[in-house]
Amino acid sequence: MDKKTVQVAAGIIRNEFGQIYLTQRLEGQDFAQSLEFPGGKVDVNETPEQALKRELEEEVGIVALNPVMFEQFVFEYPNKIIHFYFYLISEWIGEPFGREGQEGFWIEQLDLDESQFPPANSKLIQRLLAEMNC
Ligand SMILES: Nc1nc2c([nH]c(=O)n2[C@@H]2O[C@H](COP(=O)(O)OP(=O)(O)OP(=O)(O)O)[C@@H](O)[C@H]2O)c(=O)[nH]1
Ligand SMILES: [Mg+2]
Repeated sequence: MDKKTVQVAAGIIRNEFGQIYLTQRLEGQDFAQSLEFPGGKVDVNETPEQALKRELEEEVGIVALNPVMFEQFVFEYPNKIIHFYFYLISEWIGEPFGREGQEGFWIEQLDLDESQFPPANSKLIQRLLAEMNC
């Protein structure tokens, strides 16, 4: 059977102190308990940026003001292929919180740890860490 391809848009929400807002995936979701950048699947008739804004309102209660494309790539999981669109968000309205009951917290960019994220995130985390080390 052919693997399904889905598009996923997610936000790297970074504050003026260089900290990044992460959430923890809920029980019952794939990669439960992994950390993630808030976001989700792009619906039909939606652009990735529209999906990003919708998902950030739904999941963490913020209105993203100036999403900037940070990285897009395709990652193949055993059961599906995901086209990811990761945006950097440095301006928003509201204070992010786990609006769906999930844990959410700020972390120093340098303290990101790829082993706590789904496998697709590894290269992205390495890039964010490398930014801090130059
Ligand atoms: N949001 C998000 N999803 C990620 C990341 N890394 C990663 O592999 N994923 C995968 O991308 C997919 C995103 O789906 P999601 O579960 O957030 O989608 P969603 O918000 O639309 O949820 P729903 O399907 O329950 O409605 C999942 O398979 C998830 O495991 C990440 O950093 N952020
Ligand atoms: Mg989601």
